[in-house]
Amino acid sequence: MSVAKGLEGIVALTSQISSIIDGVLTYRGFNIDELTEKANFEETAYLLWKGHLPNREELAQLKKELSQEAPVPEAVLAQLKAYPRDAHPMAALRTAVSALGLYDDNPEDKTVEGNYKKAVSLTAKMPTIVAALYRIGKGLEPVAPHPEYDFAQNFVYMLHGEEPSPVAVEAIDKALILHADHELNASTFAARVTTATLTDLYSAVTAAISALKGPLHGGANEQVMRTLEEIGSVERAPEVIEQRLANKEKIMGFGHRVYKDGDPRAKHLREMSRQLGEQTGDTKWYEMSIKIDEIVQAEKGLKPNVDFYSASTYYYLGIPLNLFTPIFAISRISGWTAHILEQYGDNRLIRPRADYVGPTNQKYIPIDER
Ligand SMILES: CC(=O)SCCNC(=O)CCNC(=O)[C@H](O)C(C)(C)COP(=O)(O)OP(=O)(O)OC[C@H]1O[C@@H](n2cnc3c(N)ncnc32)[C@H](O)[C@@H]1OP(=O)(O)O
Ligand SMILES: O=C([O-])CC(=O)C(=O)O
Repeated sequence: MSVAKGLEGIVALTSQISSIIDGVLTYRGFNIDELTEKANFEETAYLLWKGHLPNREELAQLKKELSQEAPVPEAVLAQLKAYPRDAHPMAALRTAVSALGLYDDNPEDKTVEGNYKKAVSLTAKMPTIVAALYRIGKGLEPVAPHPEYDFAQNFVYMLHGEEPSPVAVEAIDKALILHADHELNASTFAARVTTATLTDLYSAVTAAISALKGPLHGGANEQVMRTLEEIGSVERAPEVIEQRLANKEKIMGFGHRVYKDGDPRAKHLREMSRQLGEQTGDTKWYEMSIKIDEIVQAEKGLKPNVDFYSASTYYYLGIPLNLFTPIFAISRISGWTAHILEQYGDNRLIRPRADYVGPTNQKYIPIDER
C-alpha cells in the first residue's frame, strides 16, 4: 500500500463550493479578491450555501433570519457563565455548539430545508456566543444581539456593548469574507467525515471547531500574535526568527499545504494591517510582521498564510488574542455548513485504509505470565 502522509495531494471528493486553482481562490466560481472588495459576509454565506449571489429580497430574508436566530437559549447562556473562567474560548465555543444541539427541537432533521435552517441558526449564534464568552471572562454581562444590526456590526457591538466604529465593522466584515471557505482544509474535512456517517449537523460542526482549534490550522493566528508580542520590536525580529529557524521551530502563519506561491488572502489582510496601523498611529506590529515575512521568505522560501497578517489586523482592532481563532470559526461555519449540506446531498461513508506496520502473529500471554 502506498501512503500519502497527511493525505497530501489526495483528491477525496468533488465539490462545487470553493476552488483553489493555480493559487486563485474562488467561492462558487467568484474570485475572493472581488468578493472581498464588493460583497459583505451575509452575501458570501448565502453564496456558499445556495450557489448564487442573493438578490435584494433573498438577502433581506437571510438578514432577517440571522437576526431572529442570533439570541442563544437562556440555558446555554447560563452554561457559558458556568464554564471555568480560564477555559480557552475555542474550547468553550466547541462545547457551546455541541450544547446547542440539545436545544434544537429536531436535531436529527436532515432534510435540505432542516439543515439549511440549522446552518443559518448556528451561524447567527456564533458571534453571540463568542462575544458573550469574552464579556463573561471579563466579569461583564453579555450584550444581547441588536435586532437591526448586520452580522459583522452586531459582533463588534456585542463585544464592546457600544456603537461599533465603521472602521472595525468593515475590517471584520472583510476578514469574515476571506475566512469563509477553503476547499478541503482540515476542519472542513472533519465536518464532512463526520457528516458522512449521517450524524447530525451539530456533531459535524463540533468536529470542525475541534479541528480548527489546533495551531497547525486556525489556531495559528493566535500563536502569530504571541510570537509578535514575544519579539516586541522590529529590531529584535531578525535575531529571534533566525534563532527559531536554526532550532527547526515552525514560524506560525507561514507555509501552506496547497499554496506554495503564496496565499491569495494574505495580501488583503496585510493591507488591512497596514491601514489600521496607520490609523491607530502604531505601525510597530505591521512593520514587525513585514520584517518577519521578509526573513522567513528569504531563509525558508515560505510565504505567509491567511493567519499571519490577520493577527496584527485583529490586534489593531483591540481584539484579545484568544478570540482570534473564534473569529475564524464565526466565519468558517458558513463554509462548513455549505460542505455539510453538500455532503448530505451526495453521501458516501468516508473510510480510507491504513497500511498496518505493527507487529504480527502475536500470541496471547496469560496475565500472570506477562
Ligand atoms: C488556516 C490555516 O490553516 S493556514 C495554516 C496555519 N498553520 C500555520 O501557520 C502553522 C505553521 N505552518 C505549518 O505548520 C505548515 O506549513 C502547514 C501545517 C501549514 C502545512 O504543512 P505541510 O504541508 O504538512 O508541510 P510540512 O509541515 O510537512 O512542512 C514542510 C517543510 O517546511 C517546513 N515548514 C513548514 N511550515 C513551516 C513554518 N511555518 N516555519 C518553519 N518551517 C516550516 C517544515 O519544517 C518542513 O521542513 P523539513 O522538510 O525540513 O522537515
Ligand atoms: O486549506 C488549508 O489547509 C488551511 C487554510 O488555509 C484554511 O482552512 O483556510
